[in-house]
Amino acid sequence: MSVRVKICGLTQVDDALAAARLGADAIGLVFYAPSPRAVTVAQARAIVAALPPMVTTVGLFVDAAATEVQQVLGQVPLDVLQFHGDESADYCARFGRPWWKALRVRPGLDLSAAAAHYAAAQALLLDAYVPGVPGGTGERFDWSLIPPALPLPVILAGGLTPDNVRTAIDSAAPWGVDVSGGVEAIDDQGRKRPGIKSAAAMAALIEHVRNLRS
Ligand SMILES: O=C(O)c1ccccc1NCC(=O)[C@H](O)[C@H](O)COP(=O)(O)O
Repeated sequence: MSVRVKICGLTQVDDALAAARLGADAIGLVFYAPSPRAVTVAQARAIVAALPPMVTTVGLFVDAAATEVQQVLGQVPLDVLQFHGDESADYCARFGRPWWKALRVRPGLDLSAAAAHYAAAQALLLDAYVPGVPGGTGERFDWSLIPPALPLPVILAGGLTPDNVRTAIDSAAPWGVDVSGGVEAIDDQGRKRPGIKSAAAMAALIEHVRNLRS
């Protein structure tokens, strides 16, 4: 099994280069102004321009106006769009890019029905449900809520860390994992620094996943 790794919520060129060198398959850039990990178009352009080949660039949006997404796409060469709000399947498909639909998982959500609804997605990104917070919560969800045979590849997100990623993969058998807060740097007071990554944490997480690869 070869589980892919996406490091999300990058804001710094150096962190993106470190993620790529450490073996990340994809990086995520948050185009959602209220997020503490939001990037400007200028930051995003600098990050994408600095990346080596074969690292997928993913742009995240939350119920953005289509014109906003198009403006970003006109300036930043993103490979994939990731939609974290209540976007319809038609909306997600209108940009001519592969897209992933993020779903915030909680009891009662019919993931099989959601997969059918978003059948044109390249993947479903399954994240934790926290009321009022569209993503980047650092919270896990109950992985046993994922049905065993969804028709779309699953990217597992939500509260993943170097310490729990192997258990998560064993439990959910995802196509890939998406990690943000679990690899963030910590300041002198022991607080996370949103948008700033720890190279050591990224290395540990990727190493744990790579050790599962054969
Ligand atoms: O990261 C954010 O601040 C964010 C804000 C709004 C929508 C999505 C956001 N992040 C999306 C991601 O793909 C995160 O990697 C995912 O939610 C997991 O985050 P974490 O639990 O911190 O690993």
